[in-house]
Amino acid sequence: MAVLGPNRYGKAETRVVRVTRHGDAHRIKDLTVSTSLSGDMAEVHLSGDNSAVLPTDTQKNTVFAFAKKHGVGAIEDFALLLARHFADSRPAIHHARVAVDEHAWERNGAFGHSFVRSGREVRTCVAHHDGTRSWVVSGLRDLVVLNTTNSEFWGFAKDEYTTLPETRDRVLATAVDAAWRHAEAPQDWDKTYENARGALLAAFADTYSLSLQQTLYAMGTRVLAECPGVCEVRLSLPNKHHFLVDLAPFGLDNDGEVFFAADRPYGLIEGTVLREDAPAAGPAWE
Ligand SMILES: O=c1[nH]c(=O)c2[nH]c(=O)[nH]c2[nH]1
Repeated sequence: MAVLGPNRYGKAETRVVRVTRHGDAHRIKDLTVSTSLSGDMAEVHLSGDNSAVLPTDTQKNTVFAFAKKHGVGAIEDFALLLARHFADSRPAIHHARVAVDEHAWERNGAFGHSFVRSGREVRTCVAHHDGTRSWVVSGLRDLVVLNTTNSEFWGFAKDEYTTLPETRDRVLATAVDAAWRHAEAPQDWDKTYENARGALLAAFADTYSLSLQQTLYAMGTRVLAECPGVCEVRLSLPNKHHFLVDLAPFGLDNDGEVFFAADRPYGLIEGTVLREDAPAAGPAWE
């Protein structure tokens, strides 16, 4: 005998670009928006009665219409606006999850209308609304950083399969994937984002690292110190290995100058840093 378990549905990865025109100086917001609704959806699965289903096509249209009607400021505000709209739209819909990624563009020279896609990280957020309460997680991914020194890795456990040499000086590189949960909504989402990003970068640069795990903890701790409304930080850090190339066959020494940047396999270091008194996460990470 089968029973229906948890379920949700929505439109994934609607690509929307909102242009704002102030005379010749234009602004663009380039987003990928994913909506996901849940609630009283048993009948659609069990008997094919679609009366409770707000089509995913309608969800996509709402994203475009809201971009026009309300404009797009901080992605967290846009995500909350949509989540509240969907959760309040129909009695059968009890919960909305809206995820927004922002792709950064910079001005191309002095032209007000020309842009170049920025090499910056992708800014992310996920907002949930259940008709009464909201939860927001902000974050970023693909923030690629590298230290040419101040990183060691030694003293690790060894068994018959261990070949890794201990090192007192290595390149440390990673592509930061970070998300931080807000205990309360800040006044200014953009400012909090820049503070968190700055904290991650500063801690990566100024931590003398004995492992990427230690660096991860320092980065999470720094975000909590710099962003008072943030109660939990989750980090996923691929260890982008840089192997010293053996140049001896060519009669050359290699004093930390030439590296092979391997792309896979990579170590993957993941962890959470949270305030001791962090409130319960509820559905924030779902
Ligand atoms: O910072 C590191 N942590 C590890 O757990 C690990 N494992 C490994 O092979 N290299 C590294 N580096």
